[in-house]
Amino acid sequence: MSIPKIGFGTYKLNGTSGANSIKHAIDNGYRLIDTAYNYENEGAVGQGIQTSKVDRSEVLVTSKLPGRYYHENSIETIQESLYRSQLDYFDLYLLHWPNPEDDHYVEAWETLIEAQKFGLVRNIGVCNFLPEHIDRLEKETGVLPVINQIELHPLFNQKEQRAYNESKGILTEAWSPLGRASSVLEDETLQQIAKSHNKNVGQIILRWEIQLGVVPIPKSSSDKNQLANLDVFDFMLSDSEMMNINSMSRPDGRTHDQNPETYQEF
Ligand SMILES: NC(=O)C1=CN([C@@H]2O[C@H](COP(=O)(O)OP(=O)(O)OC[C@H]3O[C@@H](n4cnc5c(N)ncnc54)[C@H](OP(=O)(O)O)[C@@H]3O)[C@@H](O)[C@H]2O)C=CC1
Ligand SMILES: O=C(O)C(=O)[C@@H](O)[C@H](O)C(=O)CO
Repeated sequence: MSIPKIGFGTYKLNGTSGANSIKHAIDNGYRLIDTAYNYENEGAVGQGIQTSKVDRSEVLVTSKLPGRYYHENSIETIQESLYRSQLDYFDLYLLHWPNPEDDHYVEAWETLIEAQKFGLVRNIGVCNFLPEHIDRLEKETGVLPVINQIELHPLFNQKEQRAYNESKGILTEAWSPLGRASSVLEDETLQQIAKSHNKNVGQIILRWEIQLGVVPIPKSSSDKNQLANLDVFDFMLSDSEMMNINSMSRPDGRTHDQNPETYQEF
């Protein structure tokens, strides 16, 4: 699968205003759109694509299977996602969380393998999977995900998980790549780097992620931020700037308390 270097997150973009933001994102240049069954906005994504100036075939659309459908009629869940989004297929469909306590993610993965055979989805992957979860998928089904979408930003840079993904040929996507616009945007080191490149802190963070070999999927409701977040391909961070940003990560740096070792989301 060939994939853009940056995508567009849609969590919290719902209804007519959400559909308008998604339409603008596509017209502004985004070609990778990230949604999920649980965001309840697959309809807004479909509407955004239909009203944009871009043909559906030029846009990669990702959605995700929620934990509550890991063991029954999941194919129908994917079909419902497609009906809502008015699409014939998803380019990428992911398991949203491993939900290890529930322990149904291998069955759910088998369903995604089926859905791919039926042509409902072109590529399949996971989110928030730790090495032990992916090892089990490989062992029990022989099929590896193409993507692992994980929380990743300067305060939580996922060095080990990135290395594991790479060792398996799995692309890492970064969710909440701007740390959900938290205090990270006020960080002094990042502000200094931003000033020296005549960019804003958001652009520095996205550029850092791209140079790490990760695909960030920032969400923005505004044209201004959507355009700024795409304007990250005319400069490079130096090795020492990369190292400075790498050193900001800390074990408790997650935006919310969502450790996939124990976190359950249905
Ligand atoms: N698989 C998973 O488990 C998860 C997946 N995701 C996916 O990742 C996507 C992105 O993550 P998300 O949690 O939305 O958070 P982000 O890190 O993308 O941050 C979004 C926030 O940043 C603001 N923002 C955007 N651009 C800029 C900028 N250049 N400067 C300053 N502020 C900016 C936005 O405001 P404004 O809208 O006003 O521009 C919004 O408040 C989600 O939308 C979703 O698609 C997210 C969480 C979990
Ligand atoms: O947004 C997503 O994809 C999620 O998985 C949610 O858990 C989100 O991270 C959240 O914060 C819900 O409270």
